[in-house]
Amino acid sequence: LFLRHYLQPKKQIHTPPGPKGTFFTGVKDQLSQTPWKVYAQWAEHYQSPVISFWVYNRRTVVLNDHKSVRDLLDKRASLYSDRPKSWMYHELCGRGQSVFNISSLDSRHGKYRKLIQHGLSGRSVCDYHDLLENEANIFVESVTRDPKAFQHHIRRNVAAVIMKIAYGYSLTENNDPFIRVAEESAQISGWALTPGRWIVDYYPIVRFLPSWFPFTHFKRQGERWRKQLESLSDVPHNWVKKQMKHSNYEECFTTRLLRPDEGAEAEDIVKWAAGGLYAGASDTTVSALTSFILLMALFPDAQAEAQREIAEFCGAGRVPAIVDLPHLPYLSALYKEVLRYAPVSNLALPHRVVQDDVYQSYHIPKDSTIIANTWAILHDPAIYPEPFEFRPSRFIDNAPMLDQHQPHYGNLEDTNHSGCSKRSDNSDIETDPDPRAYCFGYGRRSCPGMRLAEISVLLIMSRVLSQFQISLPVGVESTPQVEFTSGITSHVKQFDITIKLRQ
Ligand code: HEM
Repeated sequence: LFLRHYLQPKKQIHTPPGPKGTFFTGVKDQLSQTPWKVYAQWAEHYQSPVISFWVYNRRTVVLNDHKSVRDLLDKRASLYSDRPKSWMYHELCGRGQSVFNISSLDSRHGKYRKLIQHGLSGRSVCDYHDLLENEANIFVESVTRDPKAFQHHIRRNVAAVIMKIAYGYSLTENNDPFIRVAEESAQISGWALTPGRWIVDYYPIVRFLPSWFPFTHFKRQGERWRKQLESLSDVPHNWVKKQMKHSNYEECFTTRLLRPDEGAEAEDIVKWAAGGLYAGASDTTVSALTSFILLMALFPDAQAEAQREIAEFCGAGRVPAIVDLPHLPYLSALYKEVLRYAPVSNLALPHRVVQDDVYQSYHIPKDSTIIANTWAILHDPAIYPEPFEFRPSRFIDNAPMLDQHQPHYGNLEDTNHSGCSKRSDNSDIETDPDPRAYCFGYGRRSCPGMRLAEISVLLIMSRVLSQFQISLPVGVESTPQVEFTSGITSHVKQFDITIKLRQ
């Protein structure tokens, strides 16, 4: 029996196909500035939407189609919702407890999500309507005054909204100290998380070397950043506590949750959760709004159609308000097309699988880093016909929401229409599905700020369309190409545009 067990040929199950790479670095050197395109090409080359390879000593599995992300990241969320460990950032810099990085196996993960989901629920978002509308007025005034600095005005708008929601803090006019603190943290985090930069991320054993040892610069740097990040994240939290002590505070996410009698652990959870709000909202919302403005210069027909709809619904001279948004279906379709055409996060954030798994006869080894290629899904011609055409109308009379991502809008209703067109090949998905089901991530890591993001972005879009005309500068001969920056959040690379008040 023993011999038969070991000698009989076994049915081999392999990891998903993919490039081999070199012994030491794996495929690291083959990843260009646009890895999402490289992954999509590999998927085609190996004729498998699920591919795998090594980056240094890390097994990476990339999911390039809608079915594999649904099957693994959503349906098997209990296995696929962890984050890969960055030894430099999580351990040496002490950020392993942050909302984005905490392990899904840590009981705090569920607690953070519960607090944030409650703080940003449909009902809670209704409480922010006045704030959003006031800030939208300030935004329009700023763009009118200085249209060239539109991106700066977007950043200020997003920061003002989230600082008020998280801490009840009102931004000062320029160079706000809290924003400096938040941006400094984001910058350090970016450096500490740069893939391939820190040897300790790939060979964690080196963390035990003494700090005086050659090539252990990462230890001293990690220690410096840990202290800096710790004191930076304490700044807004301590400010709220001080305001509460003097009974001089505005109700906000932090004040609603802080209970002095509940102890240090409960307070720490509130501090990290509030910190996650700024980190989650800032760059993402800025990216979506910047893409919208740049794309309007490239697609004047879409701009004109949305302006026509707003003028018809709101009448002459009235600017759109939040209550109008559910009545503007073309605007809603335009929002979805911006998110699809220029995804805020081309590769979402990496997940980690916590145990060995088998998918479609492939072995997915425990601890693999799992990357969802959101860009490839949103540009898959099988589900989005002519994916490189910017066509908001594809969402007008098509594609109901996918159930598990059905958002609750407070008093906003989904502006989608009926008339789903099933694909003829009996696939389990209709054409032009709602891109929000992909743009906001997956499983137990999907974005808890989706509703707030949606109302904030739609409101600013509606105001911009009703007040301004966006175009390419006169005399531009060739249409700029839409290119993205690489990084966790993808931004459309800037090109020259003109923003003028409408007559
Ligand atoms: C257009 C705007 C936004 C987009 C496209 C976006 C997208 C995403 C994506 C792709 C993820 C990663 C999901 C994954 O790992 O599978 C994420 C996570 C997250 N987002 Fe957003 N987001 C946006 C706005 C916001 C806002 C406004 C907030 C908060 C106010 C927020 C808070 C978060 C948080 C806290 C996480 C971490 C969730 C976790 O790791 O458990 N996001 N978001």
